[in-house]
Amino acid sequence: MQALLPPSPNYLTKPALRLPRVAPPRLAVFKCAYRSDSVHFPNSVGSSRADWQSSCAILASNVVSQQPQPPSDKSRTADHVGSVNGHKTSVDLEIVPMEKLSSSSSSPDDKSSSPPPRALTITDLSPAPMHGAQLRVAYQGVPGAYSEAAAGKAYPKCEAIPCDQFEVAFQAVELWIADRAVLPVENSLGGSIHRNYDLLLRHRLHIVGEVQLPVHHCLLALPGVRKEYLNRVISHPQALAQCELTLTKLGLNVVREAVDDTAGAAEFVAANNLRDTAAIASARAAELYGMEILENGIQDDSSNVTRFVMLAREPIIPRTDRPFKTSIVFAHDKGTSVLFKVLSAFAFRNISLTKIESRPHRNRPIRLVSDSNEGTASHFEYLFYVDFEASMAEVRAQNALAEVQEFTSFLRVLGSYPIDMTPWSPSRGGD
Ligand SMILES: O=C(O)C(=O)C[C@]1(C(=O)O)C=C[C@@H](O)C=C1
Repeated sequence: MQALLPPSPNYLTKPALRLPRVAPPRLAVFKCAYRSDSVHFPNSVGSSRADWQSSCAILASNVVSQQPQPPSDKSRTADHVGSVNGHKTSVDLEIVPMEKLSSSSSSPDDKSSSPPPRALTITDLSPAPMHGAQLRVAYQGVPGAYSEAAAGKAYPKCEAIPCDQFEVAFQAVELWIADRAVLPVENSLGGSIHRNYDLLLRHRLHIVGEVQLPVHHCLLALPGVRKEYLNRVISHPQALAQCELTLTKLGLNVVREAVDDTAGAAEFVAANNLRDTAAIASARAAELYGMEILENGIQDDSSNVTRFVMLAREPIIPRTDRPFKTSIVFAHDKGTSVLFKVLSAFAFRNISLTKIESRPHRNRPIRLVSDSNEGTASHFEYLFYVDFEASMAEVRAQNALAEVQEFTSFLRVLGSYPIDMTPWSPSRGGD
């Protein structure tokens, strides 16, 4: 679904931003991890960070040739046209100095009346990072977005840094502007956030943790607006999907439009004084942007949970003293035919899988199969993302991956990290 927004103020109609040629700093650890031509899979991972980095980050024997390359400037431009809160970004958006970002952006729990920080855009990625005591955590969206709440859950005292695109959050960490990124990967009602799966592969960050956040949606409108006045509801596509049945039950058979984040939708309605438009967003967004809550808890199921992953420049050392999960991505020259063999490596070791996702293999999306009698058929090629419940410090996980490696042409460990075990109850108001 594309954003179809109303007549825009001037700053929204300027040319879309081109991504600058920013090369992330080449860290020694990355070179070491990705250059290994053959894999020496250890029987056990040593306790040092170096051991872990070199043995776990990449397991493929032909990684260098198989790795999807960073896109050219041209393709990046097509792929990542910038937008702020669902609007196209303009090239001359003012650059916010980091000092300003640091002082105005606060912990997600801080509800003080100071204006919320503007979302970091791609043009903000050039300033040198400020190094403070607080952990700086990049998230996509503007203050009041669920991703900001997830950043606060993952790192309670962090400085949350809003970014206008997922891509910017990845780059913020790569360029040392942020220490971590917290990004949604799947929702219990809406399913996977595919963009982030693709970006996980394209970038070299490591998954170092996960948080599950109960998501409680509200229908927000300007003060005094009643449901009968509405002819449009805007929000993040995931939020629209999570509330579809409830909107219909409420008699809101009005146009739905997708924007970049939920809080950005609320901000947009408020900034443009749209009295015929409602936003689906959090109660905190209502508070921040002066909106009224017309309906509380409009998600189609009260157990509406989004899973976020935390990303860092370096992996954490996997442990066995608490439940860990490991995320991998792999591909095979023979496509889906080997999937059963690959997955049996986990089944035989009693390792549970918690998630399987497939995405188009963008470097080689189609395989032609020639047969002189039947003609030429084409198969789509996929990358498979699998999460399994074991730590890379466990021998059974190492053996499973050694076996997986035999069946795959490309294999990368995205991270081995503690499972979010925090108990949660169906969503409450005010989340
Ligand atoms: O728009 C937001 O508030 C977000 O944080 C993004 C996002 C998502 O991408 O799924 C996060 C949680 C909810 O599932 C809805 C939207």
